[in-house]
Amino acid sequence: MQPEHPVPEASDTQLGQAVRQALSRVIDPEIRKPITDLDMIGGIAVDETGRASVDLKLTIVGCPAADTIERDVRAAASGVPGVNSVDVDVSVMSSAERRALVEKLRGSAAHRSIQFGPDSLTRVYAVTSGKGGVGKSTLTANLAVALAARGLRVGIVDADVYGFSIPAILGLVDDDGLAVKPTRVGDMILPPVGRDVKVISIGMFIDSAPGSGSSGGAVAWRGPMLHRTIQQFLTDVFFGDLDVLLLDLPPGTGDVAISIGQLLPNAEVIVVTTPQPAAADVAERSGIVARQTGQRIFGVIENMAPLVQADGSVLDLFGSGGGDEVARRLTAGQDSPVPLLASVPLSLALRRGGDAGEPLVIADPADAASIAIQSVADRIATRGRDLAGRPLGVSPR
Ligand SMILES: Nc1ncnc2c1ncn2[C@@H]1O[C@H](COP(=O)(O)OP(=O)(O)OP(=O)(O)O)[C@@H](O)[C@H]1O
Repeated sequence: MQPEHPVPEASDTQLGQAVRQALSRVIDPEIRKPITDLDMIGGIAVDETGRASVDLKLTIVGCPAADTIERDVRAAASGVPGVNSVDVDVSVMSSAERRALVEKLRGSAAHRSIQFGPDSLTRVYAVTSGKGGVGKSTLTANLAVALAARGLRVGIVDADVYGFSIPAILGLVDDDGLAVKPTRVGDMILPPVGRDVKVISIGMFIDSAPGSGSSGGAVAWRGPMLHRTIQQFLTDVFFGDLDVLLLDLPPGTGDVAISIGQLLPNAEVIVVTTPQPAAADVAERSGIVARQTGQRIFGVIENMAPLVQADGSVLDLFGSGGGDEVARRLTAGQDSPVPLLASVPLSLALRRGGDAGEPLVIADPADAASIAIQSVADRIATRGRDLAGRPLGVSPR
């Protein structure tokens, strides 16, 4: 169908170019790049009365960001001096245009490789624990949000088949508690964005919420299937350029550590433990297995540490000292010490924030648990983004 106001090329008019320039500041909320770079703007024309006509091509039918993009296009075009009104002609890319876009962003399917491999400047942290329920997902999500609040581009791969709780903690769930579904553009998957963090989760591909009483098939997951899923996440999900990628891994040792060692050899490991000695034992084992698969241990976070209450008394639910102990044991025989990055106290607010989809580090940055998590974020944020200190992968002659 012909648009009501046929739209010539932008180069036809100076004002049209000014509109295009303004539209280059409109960011696709899912792909997070200027829509002009994504070839989403076709022709632009401005007639003698100052009426601008913009041809907007959405990536897919039913694009969830359509309203936002159209609104932003109108606002940007209206702000150009000389433009009095804006018509937006919305259409959808042809499959050939969509394929060209996907190839532009991720390369052709035949040549697509793992993102964040050895040549990448993205810092990758695999968050592990020996056992479940120690707060690994809660810490991962809050750490990611704290890093994003520091201006870093952050993504999370939630590969915790047994407790894919990252989407809920970041508010990426519907009324039934189901994780939002990612948008697909051709064979490229766009990670939903929660609290400025790009998230892909196994929970987004399973039709039952964690804790709903239905396993959603999660318990049947075995090593090879998990390996393929992580591989697919790292290949087909379009994260764009990230400063930091956090991986929330299933608790335990073995299969997943081997997968991460193969897929992301430059990943560094953060071991989460609770303070009691029994937890410290299993946490130490998960660190040792990660090291055996060639990964470096960045540090240990102790969670659910003693809480100093308002009246000065100490709530010491899980004892104390486990974090220090794990760090000490993982340091043994190493050239450089494995630090205890933080001791995060028990916090009702941290738990409530997780349940409500409002991460504590933004809901209450002054809470003692927030402060501890933010100290880890500061440490990561100041490391920068380069290859210094990384194994170069050069084989000896
Ligand atoms: N410091 C803390 N104080 C109080 N509650 C916490 C704290 N950290 C985590 N929790 C709560 O403990 C529960 C388990 O946390 P979480 O799901 O993050 O653990 P996990 O190690 O990722 O478990 P799994 O691997 O089984 O998913 C959640 O209800 C969470 O809100």
